[in-house]
Amino acid sequence: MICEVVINNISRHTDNIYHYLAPENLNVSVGQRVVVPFGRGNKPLEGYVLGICEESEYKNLKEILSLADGYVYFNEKTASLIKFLHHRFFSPYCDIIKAVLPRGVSLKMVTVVHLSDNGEDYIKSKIKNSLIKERIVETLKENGGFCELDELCKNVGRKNITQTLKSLVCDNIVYTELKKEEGQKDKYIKVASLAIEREEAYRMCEILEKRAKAQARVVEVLCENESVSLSELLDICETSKSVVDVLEQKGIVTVFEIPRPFDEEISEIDDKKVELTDEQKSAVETVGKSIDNGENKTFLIHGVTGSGKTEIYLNLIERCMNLGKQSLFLVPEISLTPQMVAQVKGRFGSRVAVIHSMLTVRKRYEEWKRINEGEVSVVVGARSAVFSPLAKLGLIIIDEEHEGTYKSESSPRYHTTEVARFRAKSEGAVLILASATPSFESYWRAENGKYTLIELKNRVNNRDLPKVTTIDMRKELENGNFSIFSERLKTEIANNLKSKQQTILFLNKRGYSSFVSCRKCGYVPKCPNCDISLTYHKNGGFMVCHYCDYKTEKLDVCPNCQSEQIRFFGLGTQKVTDEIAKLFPSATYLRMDADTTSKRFSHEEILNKFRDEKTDILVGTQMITKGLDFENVTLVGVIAADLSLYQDDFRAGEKTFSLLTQVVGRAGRGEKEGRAVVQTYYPENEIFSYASNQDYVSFYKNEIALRRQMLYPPFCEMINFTASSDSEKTAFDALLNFRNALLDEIKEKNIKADVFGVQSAPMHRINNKFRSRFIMKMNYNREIYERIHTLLKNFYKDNVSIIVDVNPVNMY
Ligand SMILES: Nc1ncnc2c1ncn2[C@@H]1O[C@H](COP(=O)(O)OP(=O)(O)OP(=O)(O)O)[C@@H](O)[C@H]1O
Ligand SMILES: [Zn+2]
Ligand SMILES: [Zn+2]
Repeated sequence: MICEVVINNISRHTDNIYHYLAPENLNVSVGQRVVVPFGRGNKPLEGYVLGICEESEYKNLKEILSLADGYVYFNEKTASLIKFLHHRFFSPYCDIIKAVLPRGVSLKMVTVVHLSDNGEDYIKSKIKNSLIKERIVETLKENGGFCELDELCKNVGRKNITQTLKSLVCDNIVYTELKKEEGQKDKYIKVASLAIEREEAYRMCEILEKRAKAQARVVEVLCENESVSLSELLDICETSKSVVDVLEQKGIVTVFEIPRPFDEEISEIDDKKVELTDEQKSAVETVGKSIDNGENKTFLIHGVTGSGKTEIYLNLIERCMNLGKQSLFLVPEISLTPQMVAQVKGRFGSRVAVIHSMLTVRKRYEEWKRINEGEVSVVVGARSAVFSPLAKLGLIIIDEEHEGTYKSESSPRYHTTEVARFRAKSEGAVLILASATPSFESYWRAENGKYTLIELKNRVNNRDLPKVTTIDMRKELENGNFSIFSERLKTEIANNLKSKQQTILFLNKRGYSSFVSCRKCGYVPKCPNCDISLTYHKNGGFMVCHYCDYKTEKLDVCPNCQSEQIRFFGLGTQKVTDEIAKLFPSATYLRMDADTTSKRFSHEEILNKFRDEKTDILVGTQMITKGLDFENVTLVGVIAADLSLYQDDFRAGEKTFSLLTQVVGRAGRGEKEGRAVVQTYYPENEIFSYASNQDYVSFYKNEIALRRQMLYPPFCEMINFTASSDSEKTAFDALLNFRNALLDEIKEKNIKADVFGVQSAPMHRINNKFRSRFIMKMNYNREIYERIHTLLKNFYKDNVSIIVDVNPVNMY
């Protein structure tokens, strides 16, 4: 029997499927962890069995040494999922396996060698024939009968004793055992804090803002906080650890470990069963039928905010349960949706497993085992939960499917929806994608009959959607109002305070970056080729397009209105609460943003406080746009709606529309009518009229025409190739060669593709590594994909690494 084995080792060199023979006496199956002799030195390495085959094109196959343990970590369907992920997202096998298996499993394994009962006989025997064998056995005896392999090697003075050990094992003199190294990892968490005075840090922020946005963001968050857990910090700042490393090297930030607190349970709320509305009933029936029949179908539920989507999910999960099937319920982020989780737990109790990032490694492992062994019926979790080993999967739900968090930004760089589609297909499950503002990719598929569209046009109990007023902030300025609140918003807040209703103020911070805009007329310079906002580079004094590398002089005067008020725009939640305190001294308010939610479960605490209805105003960033359901909230104010419109990203419009719709949708969910005030410097942008009518479909139709014309997804796929190296030239040249090789293949195969030029990446230098990148637009093509795989292996050099990102959400 021949086994396909992948090595659990992070290197493009070993990122292959290797063939090994399974010895007769070993009961090897797919999903098991094995130890194999590797390379010329036959170094024992750990790997996983991905498949079994009858024949191999290779000769002289080596034999698997042993099973690491008897456990079957995944089944054949998961094995094919792993192969798919490797091919589709260019991720190394070991990264994929890390994502598929819980973190606890991949703790390093150590081999322990034990002296067996026959060992004593060997020592006494006169037929000692090998000096090494003798030394091995003596060392073991001196050590009390066992020794770790590394230690043993040291003691006998040899680098590699595998062959000798093998013969000793065969003679039954010693036996080996793999043991998990007791990692410190799961007992401690890393936290970051400022290493300098806060005043100084604020100053640093301003300097960094110009050149190192990501660093600036990290410092900003730390300014308002004593300490933040590293993982959360990276999450909030949407950045990578290397950014924090740089700050640490510069002496601005320190990172240290603290004991990890115990696993806390997310609370549950009492289950209230409700009578379904007609729209809900019909949705449950339509999807339910497919579940009953075990059809592999994908539904896109496009339901306005407050249409009661959660109740539909709960009903369908229950339907699955009654059929003995399991469900997977994915949400953008567990900590931001405590209400949703509490509801699922309230209804299904101990049959639910909740996977979230705050679980300790050990707890995660336990939950994973509970799932793997078929003890739960529903798994609720964020992105990574899509890999949960449910053997009888009947339903996958992706709530708020438009959210960017469903795309993994680190290796493996998968998109959750694609993984879910693959699983649903191979396991015969129904897939539900749902949102009030579906991603254009999904809606387009629905339009083209690939997904079945289900529309929920009404709010529960036929409540109205909020009435939206768009305010032109340029006029406010002209009329002498320099406050960040328009007169209208001030009045509305005052009204709400009087009538004891609650208000949510939303500050759009996502695009808080380096786009240039005219404060007088709202003009934003764009790339003539790509229709993308240009990014300002302070040091060169020019503006650049991050897609095609179009460059132009920086602006001093607005070409539209000749004003000189061309500038960046930045605003913090702190400023908003200061303004509230000034204008409405008696109002109570809460702030929910990166700064106030760095503690575990502080999201939940803040939301609970707000829910108690003792607080008048909740001020927050993107965190408050999702899924919140408070019946006494009747007013939503959007402070600066423009900010995300001008990201250097072709999805900027789509993202802004969805943010606005979602946040406006927080108002008027109870008995009382809701209203929203949206402030902008550029109300002429069509997006505001679509958003104020909450007219998703018209907005979609308009944008999709543009996408078709400019050739953006869903009309092509975008692939981002980034090379990084200590030397700028090395990275650049390597990528140039890579691109040329790729171009040759594209020409030869006569494939339609747009391959842009190599340029320096938007985040040009991370942790002293220089980054170059190029973008390709192309539809999926197996041959080209395989070519890219080969190129990646050929181009693998120690001083350059090339990363491929398929359909990235952020184009760093
Ligand atoms: N059939 C029903 N009868 C009465 N109330 C309901 C019904 N279905 C849902 N609700 C309530 O309506 C409110 C809105 O539901 P839910 O939060 O599921 O909306 P949603 O569609 O997920 O909205 P959003 O997209 O804004 O998150 C909740 O408070 C829920 O308890
Ligand atoms: Zn202007
Ligand atoms: Zn361009």
